[in-house]
Amino acid sequence: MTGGHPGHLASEAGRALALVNLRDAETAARQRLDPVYYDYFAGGAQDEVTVAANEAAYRRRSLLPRVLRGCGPPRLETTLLGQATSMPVLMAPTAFHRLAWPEAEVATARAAAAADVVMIAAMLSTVTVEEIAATGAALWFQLYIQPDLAFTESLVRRAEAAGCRALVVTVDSPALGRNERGDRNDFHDLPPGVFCANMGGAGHVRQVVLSPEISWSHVDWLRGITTLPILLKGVLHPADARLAVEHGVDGLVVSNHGGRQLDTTPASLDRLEPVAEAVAGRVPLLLDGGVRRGTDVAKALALGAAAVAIGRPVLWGLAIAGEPGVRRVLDLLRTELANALTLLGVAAPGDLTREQVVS
Ligand SMILES: Cc1cc2nc3c(=O)[nH]c(=O)nc-3n(C[C@H](O)[C@H](O)[C@H](O)COP(=O)(O)O)c2cc1C
Ligand SMILES: O=C(O)C(=O)c1ccccc1
Repeated sequence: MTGGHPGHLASEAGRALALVNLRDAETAARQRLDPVYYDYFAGGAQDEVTVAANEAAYRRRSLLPRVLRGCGPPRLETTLLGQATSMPVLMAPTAFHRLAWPEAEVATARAAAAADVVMIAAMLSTVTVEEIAATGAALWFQLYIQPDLAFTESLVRRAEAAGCRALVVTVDSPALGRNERGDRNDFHDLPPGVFCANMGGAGHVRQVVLSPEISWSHVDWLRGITTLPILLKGVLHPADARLAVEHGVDGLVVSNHGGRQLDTTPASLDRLEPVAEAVAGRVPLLLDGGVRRGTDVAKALALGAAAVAIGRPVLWGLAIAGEPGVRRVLDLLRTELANALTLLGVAAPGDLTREQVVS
């Protein structure tokens, strides 16, 4: 595997501005990325049935507009767990941004700050959470609870001190999903100079542990050591959603990890309504997986999500042009969402109603 990075410079940022939609961003990123890293970003578990299902679920649903409502231009601003954001779209946590761009998560965070959206910073970032926070971006911190609770607590304290405003605990990863593209490419180690910056300590970088021992008792422990809002990411079963509320969780991310963990799980969009019914409005729901269009965002919101998150599209923007590339991706989605809401006859995301999505 080569650790080199194709030289994309200012002129390429200009070319990125000609991108018309998020699909174009993937195509452009694919042309620029080392194929091994492209496969790491794009890939999913095993047959990638769930990767495909996530996007297909949006195509299966139809939108039903209302007419003559005189709404004027839609306002996209949203508040989530006390956090103001310019639109109901967050950046999902994704590991290893340095594989896409030398400035890594710092470039991503600058784009988040410029666009006024929340970045969910991955625990497995390639620059430290403190460096990410120094950009001024509004951050939530994604955590894999480590069996070493003292170490986990030290990460929580760092996230708090850096100004992260929520913890997003990933609960769909008691083991790593089986990515066969990675196996075929023999991609099992990060190249020299790329490492999990938050996992460093006295001269060594600790391996992340995705442990099948993690249980609700760990959520209770975390609830007891921090006052930050806690979201669980990767909930698909209504019974787990109910348990989460009972355990004092503040929000859920309905997610199958972009199809990268258990293959043949349902499309995340198809799990939104059962989970919404279980939580009955007690906590806000986020949704990720396969969101590629403003119309996708509208469908998720109409079916009960307070907001969505995007994973791969951010990486595509980053791989194309660093910060301006990510800004471009966010601008495209914002423009599409505003257009979709206008055409749907609603004044704001919260005005979408269930019956505006039909099968
Ligand atoms: C390259 C890559 C790395 C990821 N790393 C993490 C991670 O470290 N922690 C996590 O909770 N989710 C991780 N995810 C999952 C995303 O947070 C999110 O659930 C998923 O990407 C959403 O689907 P989408 O890419 O179709 O938008 C990763 C996803 C990708 C594509
Ligand atoms: O690639 C991923 O989706 C992910 O979440 C992860 C988990 C452990 C190590 C590296 C990435």
